[in-house]
Amino acid sequence: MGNTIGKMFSVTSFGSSHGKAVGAVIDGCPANLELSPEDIQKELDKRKPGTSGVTTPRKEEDKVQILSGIFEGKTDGTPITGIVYNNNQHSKDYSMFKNTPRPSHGDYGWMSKYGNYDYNGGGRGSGRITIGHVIAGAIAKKLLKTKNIEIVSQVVQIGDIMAHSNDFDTVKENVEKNSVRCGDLEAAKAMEELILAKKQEGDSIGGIVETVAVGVPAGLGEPVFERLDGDLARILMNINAVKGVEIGFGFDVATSSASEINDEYYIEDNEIYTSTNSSGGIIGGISNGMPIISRIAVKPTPSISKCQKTVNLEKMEAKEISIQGRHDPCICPRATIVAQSSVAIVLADHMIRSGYIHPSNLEI
Ligand SMILES: Cc1cc2nc3c(=O)[nH]c(=O)nc-3n(C[C@H](O)[C@H](O)[C@H](O)COP(=O)(O)O)c2cc1C
Repeated sequence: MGNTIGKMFSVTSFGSSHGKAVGAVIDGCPANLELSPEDIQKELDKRKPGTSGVTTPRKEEDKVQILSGIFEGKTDGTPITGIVYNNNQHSKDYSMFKNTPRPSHGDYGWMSKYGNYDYNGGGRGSGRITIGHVIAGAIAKKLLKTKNIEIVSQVVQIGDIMAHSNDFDTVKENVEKNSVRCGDLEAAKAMEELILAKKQEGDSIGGIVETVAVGVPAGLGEPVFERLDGDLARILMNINAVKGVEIGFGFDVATSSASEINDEYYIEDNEIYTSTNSSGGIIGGISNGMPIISRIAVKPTPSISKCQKTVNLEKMEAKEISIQGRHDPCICPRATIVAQSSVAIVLADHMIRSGYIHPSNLEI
């Protein structure tokens, strides 16, 4: 239960960190979308571990195989299964978590609820399960591109260091040029230094990832319970380690007056526009044609080597742990592609639901 999202473009995630494989089954992608494993691989490469000092040293190739849903290089309207086999498991690093839950990781909750919990690598609570999001997101993004919708995500804050670049094309170019995946190259350097300093201390650090989607038509979203902002918040909040979601001005609305942030209308060439975008492209739960802007607050990686207090559940006694093994000193850089994929999944679903994309055949 709880592993499927989306109504017409639906994604079912499967697998665990140290099991055989992870991946996703994507149902509802219309036929005739050109799709190759390379389309998905280039997205997965942005998420894969071991690529720089700011990510976990776990070395995984994360090579995707497509098991179904493609015929002669195009989708055929049947479920698409993307799978990545796990190769670099170090299960010995995790045996102690069987009885000793890591502070602020999922171990204790999973153990208490299910009893039978694959604690190796955090099992299904591992960041590795977001490979399924990225596989589905790569397909969603290709589908959206046929309607000229593009999405970019960047790290906009690590600790108290903030990025100051929000031009879509600049951000798109710059995120590929630094390991933090920040659109502001100067801020990226300071962010990288801060992450490496935290890693050196045996600690980790949190941050904020922003996602902007451009070219989204007006009219996506179905109030009351399937508002576009509601669906975005749901998928983004379901990403591990996310503790907050904002759309547009987000929590800053609390300190604003309406006269400062209302998006005023104007007419140009007989079309209606707003002069600002405090609403992040969604008003009344429905897209208004402006860029869709969302942000997620990502907590510091819970597994750290600094000494922390926990308990031994078997002996029912206090214990101290220093977590070894391979962990991201900051989750944000790799979460950028997960956030982007999640936004793409919701937009693809709503584009089909609103009739902008034919549900069974892209050529109609
Ligand atoms: C891309 C990604 C990578 C992650 N890497 C790690 C990691 O290396 N070590 C760790 O302890 N948690 C990592 N996490 C976070 C845990 O999966 C998450 O904090 C844990 O399941 C507890 O869930 P919660 O933080 O949502 O409450 C990662 C999460 C994501 C999305």
